[in-house]
Amino acid sequence: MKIIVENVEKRFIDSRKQEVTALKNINFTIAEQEFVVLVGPSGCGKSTLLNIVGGLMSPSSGEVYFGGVKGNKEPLLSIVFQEIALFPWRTVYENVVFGLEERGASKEEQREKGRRYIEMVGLSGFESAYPKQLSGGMRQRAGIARALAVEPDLLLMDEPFSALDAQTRTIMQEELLSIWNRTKLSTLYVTHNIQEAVYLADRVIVMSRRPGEIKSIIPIDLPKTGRNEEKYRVEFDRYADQIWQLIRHDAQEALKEAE
Ligand SMILES: Nc1ncnc2c1ncn2[C@@H]1O[C@H](COP(=O)(O)OP(=O)(O)OP(=O)(O)O)[C@@H](O)[C@H]1O
Repeated sequence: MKIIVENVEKRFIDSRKQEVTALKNINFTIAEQEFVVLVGPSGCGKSTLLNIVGGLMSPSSGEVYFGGVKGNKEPLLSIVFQEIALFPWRTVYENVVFGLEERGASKEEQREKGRRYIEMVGLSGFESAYPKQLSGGMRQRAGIARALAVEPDLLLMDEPFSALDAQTRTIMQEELLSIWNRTKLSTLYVTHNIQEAVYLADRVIVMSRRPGEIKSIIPIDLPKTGRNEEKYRVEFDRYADQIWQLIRHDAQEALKEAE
């Protein structure tokens, strides 16, 4: 589904009762079957923007249009967070079909889609396991299967792999791409990690901080599979460097503030 974000602005009142503009002049689209990554330094408003697109928060002004028109049908959205909240008392299968159950899908549809998406994320054989019996990577897989199982119009992912160790994270990125190649869902993905952005995105939206504005939108003109192969190394690094140059100053400022 096509998504249009138009003139979105978000203001908060901080603890000192001061108004803070977290987002300003945010305009972009996500095309049908497009993977868009939001990248920027800490505090630039990435999560706020994802929450607004996901309907968890309303903008102070501006609009988000689904299907390209205002008031189009209620979109079906799935969100995957850094810490996936699986229900501890439900098995992997029961977690994955949760959204389908909520939507009143028949048992047969639940079985069919549950099996399909559990297989897609590589968890076949773990259907009856409980979350506490799984590794962090496996829990994320189960959460992704749950998000996919309802076959949403838009998939929103907020740093889904940042709590994982580096190796698991690399594997999950590869698997996410292979899943995406099969589902081709419009996706909005938030990360701090520039390499991850270049690896996954059709387009990278680079944000600046205070107020969070769009600095640049960079189409990644590399094939969607095998981007990490040696033959693309130079171009890959060129994109990563271009993005780093755009956020470098803001990232240093964010670091100073955190100290
Ligand atoms: N509920 C809130 N009340 C007040 N200020 C808020 C609130 N939520 C976010 N902010 C402020 O808005 C700005 C953007 O926050 P947000 O969490 O969206 O940034 P981010 O880019 O996702 O950060 P990070 O990468 O560190 O997660 C920050 O300055 C933050 O302090």
